[in-house]
Amino acid sequence: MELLQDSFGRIHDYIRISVTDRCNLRCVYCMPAEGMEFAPHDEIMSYEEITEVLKVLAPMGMRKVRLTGGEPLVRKDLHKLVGMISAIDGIEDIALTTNALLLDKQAKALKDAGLNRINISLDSLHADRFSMITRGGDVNKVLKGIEAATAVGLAPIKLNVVLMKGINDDEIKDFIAMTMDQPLHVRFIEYMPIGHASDSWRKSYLPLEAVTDVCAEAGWTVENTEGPAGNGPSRNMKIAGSQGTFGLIHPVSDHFCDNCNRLRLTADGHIKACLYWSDEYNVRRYVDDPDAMAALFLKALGTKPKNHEMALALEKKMQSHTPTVRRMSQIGG
Ligand SMILES: Nc1nc2c(ncn2[C@@H]2O[C@H](COP(=O)(O)OP(=O)(O)OP(=O)(O)O)[C@@H](O)[C@H]2O)c(=O)[nH]1
Ligand SMILES: C[S@@+](CC[C@H](N)C(=O)[O-])C[C@H]1O[C@@H](n2cnc3c(N)ncnc32)[C@H](O)[C@@H]1O
Ligand code: SF4
Ligand code: SF4
Repeated sequence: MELLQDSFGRIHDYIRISVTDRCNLRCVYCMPAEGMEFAPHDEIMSYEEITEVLKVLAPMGMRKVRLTGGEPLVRKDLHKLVGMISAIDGIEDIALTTNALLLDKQAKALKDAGLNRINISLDSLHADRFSMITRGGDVNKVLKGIEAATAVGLAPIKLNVVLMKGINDDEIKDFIAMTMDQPLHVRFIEYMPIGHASDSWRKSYLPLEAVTDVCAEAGWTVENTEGPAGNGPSRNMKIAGSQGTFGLIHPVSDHFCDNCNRLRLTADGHIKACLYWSDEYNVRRYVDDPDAMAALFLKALGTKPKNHEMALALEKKMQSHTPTVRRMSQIGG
């Protein structure tokens, strides 16, 4: 069976699957306040279809699956999908990216079904600010979700913090302080110009040097470290003697594309070979034809760009509201 390799020789063993485009939040950097036109249910991949796709990909070298969204935990019985994926030969790692609002009640079922890792988005520790950024979210529910996931053995948890100038940059120190006595891995993420009018993005964009500046001001000794398992795009550091680590994810200002090993599948069944590329291929047509599906994945990989230098061109498309450019909630990050 042919390996999932692109035209630059990069082997792809990791797929990010969006299980829904719906979400129970409306984060300012991700969705418009009024929500979006969500795909009708019959356009969304069923758990059986997702499983069929992975059965085709596993013999081609797919090893890691990350479930994302929209908010994956709003999809009914997500633990059942986790169980179905964990039964596929060759899949070694199943992870979830979530806002954790509904995690408290689902953590145990997910862990029991075979979930290995969890990444949680949390942009502020202050209740009023969290509510403002997410347009109505309750930070206490997220904190409960983190506790529940830790209690069932899903630690170490990665926390994703999108840094926004003048909005949450004064909390960098508090987030890093959390890593000192908890096995948490905080990753500060650069705000990405995706699915956005570029003006609002530019106003809030903050280069991640802000994080190293805060450490220097605090007089902390920072060490480079390997970081936790599944250490994807982040550069990792820790304060000497601390339990956790923190990392920087620079999708905009850095290129971690040289070692890219990721494919994406949208909730409505489109392969996206790159987060920052608008080409898409519909796999649903081939759910009953494994050879055609395998060929489609190889075709998508054949057109994968070397990196996202096209980001600027894409931004121009966004200014003219080209409908093929999806929002983060539709791609899954
Ligand atoms: N440009 C770019 N950004 C990515 C890529 N993968 C993840 N990101 C961004 O990195 C941030 C964190 O993503 P997560 O969903 O937590 O996953 P991750 O850190 O890549 O996953 P693991 O390495 O498996 O833990 C999100 O804002 C993603 O959009 C990628 O391939 N390219
Ligand atoms: C689209 S969300 C989907 C999963 C889940 N709803 C959550 O928020 O974790 C996946 C990741 O994308 C990140 N994200 C969304 N829009 C972003 C943007 N414009 N810039 C940087 N990261 C973004 C979120 O912070 C989150 O960590
Ligand atoms: S970042 Fe996640 S939680 Fe926030 S609106 Fe987007 S999909 Fe929903
Ligand atoms: S921008 Fe595209 S090529 Fe670069 S790491 Fe992300 S998905 Fe891979």
